[in-house]
Amino acid sequence: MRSPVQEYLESIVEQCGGTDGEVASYIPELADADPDGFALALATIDGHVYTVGDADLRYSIQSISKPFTYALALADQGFEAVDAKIDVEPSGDAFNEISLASDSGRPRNPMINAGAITAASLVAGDDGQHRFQRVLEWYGAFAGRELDVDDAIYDSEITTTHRNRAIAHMLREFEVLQGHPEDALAQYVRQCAISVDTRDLALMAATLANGGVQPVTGARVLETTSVERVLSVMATCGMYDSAGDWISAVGMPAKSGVSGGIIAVLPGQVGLAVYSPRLDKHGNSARGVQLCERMSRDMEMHLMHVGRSSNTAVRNRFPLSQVASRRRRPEADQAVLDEHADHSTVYELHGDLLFAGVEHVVRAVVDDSPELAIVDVRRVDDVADVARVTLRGLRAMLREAGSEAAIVDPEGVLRDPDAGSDQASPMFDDLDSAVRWCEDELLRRHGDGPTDEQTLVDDHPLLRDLSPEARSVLDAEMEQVTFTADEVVLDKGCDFAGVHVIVSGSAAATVEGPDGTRVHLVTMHPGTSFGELALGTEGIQETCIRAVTDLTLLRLSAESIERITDEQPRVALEMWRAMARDGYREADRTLRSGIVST
Ligand SMILES: NC(=O)CC[C@H](N)C(=O)O
Repeated sequence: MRSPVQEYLESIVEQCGGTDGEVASYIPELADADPDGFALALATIDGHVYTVGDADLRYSIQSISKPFTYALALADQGFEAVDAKIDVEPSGDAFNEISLASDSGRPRNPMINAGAITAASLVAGDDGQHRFQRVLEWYGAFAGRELDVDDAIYDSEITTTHRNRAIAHMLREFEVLQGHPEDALAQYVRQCAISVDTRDLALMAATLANGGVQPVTGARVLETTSVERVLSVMATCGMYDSAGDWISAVGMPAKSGVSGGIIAVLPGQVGLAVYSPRLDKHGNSARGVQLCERMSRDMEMHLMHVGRSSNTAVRNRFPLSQVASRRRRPEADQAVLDEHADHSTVYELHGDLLFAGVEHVVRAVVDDSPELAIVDVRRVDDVADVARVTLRGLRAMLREAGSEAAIVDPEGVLRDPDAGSDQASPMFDDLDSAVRWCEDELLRRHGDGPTDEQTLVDDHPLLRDLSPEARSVLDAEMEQVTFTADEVVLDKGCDFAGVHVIVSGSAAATVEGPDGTRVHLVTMHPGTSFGELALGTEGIQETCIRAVTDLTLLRLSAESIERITDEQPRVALEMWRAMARDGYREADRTLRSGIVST
C-alpha cells in the first residue's frame, strides 16, 4: 500500500518546481552540476526515510559540514575553549564575509566561513591527516555509513579559494588561529568536499532531531547539550543573511550549502534534506527554500507553532469522598470517612507534563490545600525533568503543611531512581490502593486508626449477616488456603470456583491487554472477596486473580455451595441473601459516588 506521506511529498515536489536561480560556479567543479538535479528526503527519528527524486545522487556537502565540525570541536575542546574562539552572534553577513567582530576580535559565529575555518582548526588530532580522518568518521556516524571525499571538488576549490585563503590569513594575523593558516584552510576545504547524498543528509539532520542519537544505528553521536547549542546556532545563523526570513517563514534550525543542499531539523520529530543546485542571491537553494516553506506551512513544522495547549494537564479533580474504595469499612470507620474525606482531593493528570502543565497542577493543589492528595499519573505520557523536580518540591511542601500526596504511578514515570524504595511519597499501582491508603491515614488522623484485618474479615457479610446456625454450617465448609506471591489463584476462563474472602495479604485482578500485556484492574485486601462475579457471567471467570504478596484465603468452594443448596436450603437462602445484600450495598455506594474506581 502506498503511504499518504509519500503521496503528499510527491505532490508538493510537483507543485514547487521553480527554475529560478543559478548554479554556483565560483568553485569551477560545481558549475558542472545538472541544474535540474533534485532530491527530497525526510527521515523520522525512528529511522524511516521517505525520498522523492534522486536521493542517491552524490554531491559535496559544502557548508552543511559547518554545524557538524562545530559539534566535533565542542566535543573535543569543551564549550569554554570553543566559545573563546568563536562567537554565537548572528552576523547578517554573507557566508564568505571577510570580517571579525570589532568588540571581541572573534569570528561572529561558526556558520560563516571565518567561524567554520576556526572550528576546523579546533578538531583534535596528531596531524592534518589524523584530524581529517576524525572529521570523516564523525560525519559518517551521523549519516550511518562510511563517507569519502570528492578529490576533484577539493582540488578545484583549494586552487581557487582566494577569499577563504584571505580569511584564514586574517584569522592567523589576529591570533584566532594558532597553527599555519594553510593547514586550517585545507582542513576546511576538504571537509566541504565530503561526498553525501540527500538520504545521508536527512539522517544527519534526524540525528540532531533525535537529541544526538543516530536513528538507524542507535549510536549516541552527540551529547544533548551540544545538540542544543548546534541547533541554536543553526536557527540564528544557518541561513546567513536570510536567517531572519528563514526562521519566520520555515521556523526550523537549518543549514544550506552552495552545492544546492539544505538540511532542516524539527527537534523530536524529523530531519529534512533537499537538493536542488540553483541558488538564490543568498547562496541558498532556491527550490529548496521554496519546498521547506511549503512543508513547514502544510505540516505545521514551524517551531513556534503552538500545538496542543500544555495547561490542560489536570484532566479531572474530585474529592476523595467521591471515590468508591473497594475496601469494606465497618460503620464506625465509614462515619469518620464521611466526615473527613471531602477535604482530600484526587488529581488525574494526562498528556505530556512539561513546565506549563506542571505549573497548572501545582496551582490547583496550592489553591485546594487538600488534607491529603492523590496524584494519578497513569495517563501521563512524557515527563520533563522540570516537572519531576517541581512535583517532588510540591510533595515536600505538602508534607511541611501536614499534608501528604499519594502517587498512582504503575509505570514509574515519577519514580526517582536514585531514591530506591525510599520515594518522596507513597507510590501505588492503582487508584484503589491509593484511596485505601488515604482512608487509613484519615482514620489514623481522625479516629482510632483503621480496623484490624481480623475484624474486617469477620465483618464480611458472608460471615457477619448469618444466623448462628448458618454460620456454623459455613464455618465447617470453608477451608483456609494459601498462595505464595505471584501465584495465580483464579485463571481467566476457569469455571466458577466459589467465593474467596481474603484473610491476609493482597491479590490483584488483571485482564489481558493488547499484545498480551497484563492490564491491572484492582488490588484487593483483607475483608474483600472475589470469585462471586463469575456467577454473573455464566459461571466463567473473566479476570485473572493473582497473589501480590503471600496470601491467605477463606474459600467456600463451588461444590460446598452446591452441597449446602441441596442439603440445607434455608442456610443457602440466608447465604445468597447476604451476598446479594452486599452486592446491592456496593452498587449503591458506587452510584452515590458517581465514580467507579478501578
Ligand atoms: N556556502 C557554502 O557552501 C560555502 C562552502 C564553500 N566551500 C566555501 O567556503 O566557499
